[in-house]
Amino acid sequence: MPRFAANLSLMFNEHAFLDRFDAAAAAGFTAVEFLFPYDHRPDDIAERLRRNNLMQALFNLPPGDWAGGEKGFAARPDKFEDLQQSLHTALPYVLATGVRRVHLMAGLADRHDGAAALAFRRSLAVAAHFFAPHGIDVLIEPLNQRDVPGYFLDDFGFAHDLIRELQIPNLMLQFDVYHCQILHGDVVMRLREMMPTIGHIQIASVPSRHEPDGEELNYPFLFAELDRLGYAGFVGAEYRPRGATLDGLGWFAPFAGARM
Ligand SMILES: O=C(O)[C@@H](O)C(=O)CO
Ligand SMILES: [Mg+2]
Repeated sequence: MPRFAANLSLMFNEHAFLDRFDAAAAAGFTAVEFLFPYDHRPDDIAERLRRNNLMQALFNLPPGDWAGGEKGFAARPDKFEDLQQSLHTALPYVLATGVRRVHLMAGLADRHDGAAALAFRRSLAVAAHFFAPHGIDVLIEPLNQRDVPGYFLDDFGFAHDLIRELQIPNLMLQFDVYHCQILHGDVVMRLREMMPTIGHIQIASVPSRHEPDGEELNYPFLFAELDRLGYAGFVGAEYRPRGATLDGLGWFAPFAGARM
């Protein structure tokens, strides 16, 4: 049975951010993820996790000026100092929450530009090296160009091949099923092929990015496939609820409250 994590950046937006931890636990989730914790103190987040007996599955390293459109720095040769600083900014949150994996965003750049490609490789090595002593995996996630135009990392095959080529033990793939279906389709065959490099999975309906309960993808089949493949990581529910978050949790009912 997959281990689901509620994504608190998208779900439970009826509540203030810190109160979303309580709401997710009350709804039966045993783990959470979110994009960015940096507007809050690490101790305050750790306290919500502890109080609710929740595991922190994942969060993203600082992306730069998110409101201004920035999407990380890893493939930006001009932003290497920001990238280095972002690792230090994230570390107290990593330690306080006990998270075992962080998402390193690539940024807006052309994947076929030599300088960007070189910067990306260097950033992956630097970030992985920085977090290795803490037992933390660094994840890279391909994003589709409809949602994030101009994003450097927009190809699952490229990401998977790069991870295998670099052979950095704590560098893994963040496999967001929503992005994969939009970019390439053939999701199950890609899961089977890429499973050895996958460190985290995320889900949503396609094309709406609402609850994972219909539209293009057959999620009950996909969840069973993850079990068949022996996937033991988390599955982040990274979707925008159609209405009230609790009203859309029908897909989660068979799994609520299961502690593994
Ligand atoms: O899929 C997404 O959008 C997220 O997982 C993310 O980290 C970047 O926005
Ligand atoms: Mg995602």
